[in-house]
Amino acid sequence: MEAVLQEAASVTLDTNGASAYANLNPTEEDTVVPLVNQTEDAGFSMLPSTEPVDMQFENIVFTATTGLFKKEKKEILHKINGRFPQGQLIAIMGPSGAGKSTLLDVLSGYRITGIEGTVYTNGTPRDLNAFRKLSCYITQDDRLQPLLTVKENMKVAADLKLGTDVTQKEKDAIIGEILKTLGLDKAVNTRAARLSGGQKKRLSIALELVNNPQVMFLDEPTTGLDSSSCSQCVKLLQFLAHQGRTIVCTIHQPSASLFQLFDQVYVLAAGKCLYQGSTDNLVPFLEDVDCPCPMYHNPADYAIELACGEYGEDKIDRMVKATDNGKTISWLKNFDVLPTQKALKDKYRKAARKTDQSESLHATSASHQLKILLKRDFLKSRRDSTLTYMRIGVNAITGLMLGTLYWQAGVDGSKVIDNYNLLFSILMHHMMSTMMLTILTFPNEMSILTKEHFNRWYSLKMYYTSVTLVDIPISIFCCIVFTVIIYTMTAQPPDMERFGMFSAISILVVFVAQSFGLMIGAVFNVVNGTFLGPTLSVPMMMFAGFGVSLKDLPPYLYWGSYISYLRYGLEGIVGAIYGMERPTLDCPGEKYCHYKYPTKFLKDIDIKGDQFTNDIISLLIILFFLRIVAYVLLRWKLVAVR
Ligand SMILES: Nc1ncnc2c1ncn2[C@@H]1O[C@H](COP(=O)(O)OP(=O)(O)OP(=O)(O)O)[C@@H](O)[C@H]1O
Repeated sequence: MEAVLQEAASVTLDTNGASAYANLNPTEEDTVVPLVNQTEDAGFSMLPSTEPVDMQFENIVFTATTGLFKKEKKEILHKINGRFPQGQLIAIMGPSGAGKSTLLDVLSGYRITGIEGTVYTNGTPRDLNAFRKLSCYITQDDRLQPLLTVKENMKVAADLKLGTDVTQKEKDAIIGEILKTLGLDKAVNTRAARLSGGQKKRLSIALELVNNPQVMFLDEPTTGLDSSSCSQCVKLLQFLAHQGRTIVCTIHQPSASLFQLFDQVYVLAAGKCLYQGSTDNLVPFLEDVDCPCPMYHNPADYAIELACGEYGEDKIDRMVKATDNGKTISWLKNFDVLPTQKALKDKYRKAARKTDQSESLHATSASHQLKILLKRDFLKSRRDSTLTYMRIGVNAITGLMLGTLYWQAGVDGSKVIDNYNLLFSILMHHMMSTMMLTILTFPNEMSILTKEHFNRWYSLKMYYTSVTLVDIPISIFCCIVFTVIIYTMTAQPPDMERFGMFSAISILVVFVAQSFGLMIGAVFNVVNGTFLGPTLSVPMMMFAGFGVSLKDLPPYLYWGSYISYLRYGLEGIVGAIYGMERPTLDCPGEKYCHYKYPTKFLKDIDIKGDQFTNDIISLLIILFFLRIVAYVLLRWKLVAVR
């Protein structure tokens, strides 16, 4: 085992982190010990990080801007400083609202606005893009694909985060190695949704470990875990840190034993640094500032109590002064003194040059990302069979209900108005069922997208293309099922051309409504989206020419009819049924047949029956426009949350 580790230490890490694992070929003697059985000298064959990153930050101020119209500024971090040495597990501790998550967001590069001050990596100002290639961020909530198994989740991560030059065999070796090390090898075939809290957390870490990041940020990794899972999780982080990584996590109130597992601790109170140093030095520091920790008291608890102001605000001021708001590094332990500035600069330049060589933030090409994302999305929709069957079922049942209600109305001259109502109802069905489905499901995807996109799994363009493409087959299938049922039951003209036109308009309305839902779902949460979607659809209905015919619209409102996709849908679908010189209609059992001539009906509702091509073009333009707007909004949202 020792030999393997020695060999490992000599392996140079490539930009994808692949080679660090590439030589892995564990023999029986090298058998890795699962996390649960870890001991000091238990041999982990996972290889150490080889390009350690020392972090330092100076005079960090973070100002949040709140309020939509009247902008208010609130300073959350007040000129704090600190030093996070490589190869150490660092806890950011403090009471609720102290600014722990904010500091983590700033240091990880997740927050990019409202920040002043400088973050250094290995002594030189951080280049955010280069830094993002070396680091990862693991959120407090485990944003995993619930329908995919542990192995499938890992395979997607490996396919996206390791370069295409890494072979499948090497990827499998890396995955196997990480899962074994993290004690997940017994759960490889378990879906992420069915994992325990601790396993989910370990899977979140495993996914990001695939490309061997040098710096890891974890927001409250122990939240929601029982004490044994907590200590397993922190021991794992300690092990990973001692391989040379810089691991920073926020933590609420650790028990004494958990606290001891951290190498360094950074205590915050109301955006100021109270202490920065090793866990062992906390008690001597408290004595030094004349706030001695009572005997048998957990120093972590006592530090939090002090930070909460339970023993007086003067003590907080004293501690901030003693640490010079994080500038003092004399309480840190076991960290290397930074090499000289020149050496650092050379090293940094070299690293930057290496990073510059690969222009993209992502490890794989756009087409490869799309291939993997499509594979994942198809697998997800296959697994989510309830939703797929529900979609087909809803279309079939609604088709049967409307078909029964408007039985044979399409061929009957005395039921032309009924049939017109039916055509509008069909458009309503397509609009509401697709739009609401997207509004309800997309916000859930947003949280996973935010995490994976920030951790550079793929570009937003490829994600969006995959989301767009993957739904096409099922949407068309559902629409065709509905159309066949309704068309035959209501006896619309038995003419393939008319059926084709009817179906084409229906499918386009489905896709436009889906884009409309995507636009709303990208920006708003489920509650706001559910309110906004139908509300914004009302003007679309108003301007469709149903109820109030277009010729009766006041001139100053006529513009509305140009932007209402339902107007083009209605015009196209009515044209398909009553246009193209449809022969006269019979009114069985009636003496007087008002709409014997379809042209008379078209004239009465002010719809020309020959606008099909225009309607298709207009719907296509609206479709592309909404898709682009939805993409722009999604991009904006990803930046705005930061
Ligand atoms: N974008 C923002 N706009 C307004 N206030 C903000 C924003 N971000 C953070 N805050 C405020 O800054 C303070 C610190 O927030 P932060 O989430 O960093 O605290 P925390 O120490 O992580 O708390 P907890 O342990 O409860 O998660 C809080 O009072 C929070 O309300």
